[in-house]
Amino acid sequence: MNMDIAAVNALPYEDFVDILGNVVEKCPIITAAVWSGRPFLSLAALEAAISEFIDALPESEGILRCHPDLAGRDHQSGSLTRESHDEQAGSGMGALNSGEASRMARLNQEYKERFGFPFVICARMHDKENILRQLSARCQNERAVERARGIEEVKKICHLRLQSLVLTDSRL
Ligand SMILES: NC(=O)N[C@H]1NC(=O)NC1=O
Repeated sequence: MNMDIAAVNALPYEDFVDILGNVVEKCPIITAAVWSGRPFLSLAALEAAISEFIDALPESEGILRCHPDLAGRDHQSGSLTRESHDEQAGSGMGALNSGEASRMARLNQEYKERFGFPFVICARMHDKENILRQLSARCQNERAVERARGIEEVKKICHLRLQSLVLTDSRL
């Protein structure tokens, strides 16, 4: 599926949410909310509408909690969303040796106990060594810093998911 922004703007509500509903993991309500802002002049304008909606939420940790752990339970049971599956596979989450896998599980748990929400990172921008390093370092941050950092990562994931669905047109 690869459309231009005009095709996106022409989508009826149901199709818009079916196609773009997972650009923020398991949060189709965000896609549903921005539909009324059509027509979008560009992919960047659609992305900005999503970003503004997220920033206006009174509570953003719920979005972080919708994300599966990297190499976590959903990864093992095969119940990831297609997008998350592809991202995790691309960053080597399926190729952890047993030492890396137990370190990832331990640090994910530690992170969640400390902050009350899961560690989120744009997996497509990192390899497994880098992800483990960042996870370990980010466990030391303040809660408010991590909340903001997690949301920044959600927006990077959203950017790449949108790009894979919508053709960017240099004339727009
Ligand atoms: N926990 C976490 O970061 N999950 C994710 N990151 C990513 O790129 N895709 C995900 O599902």
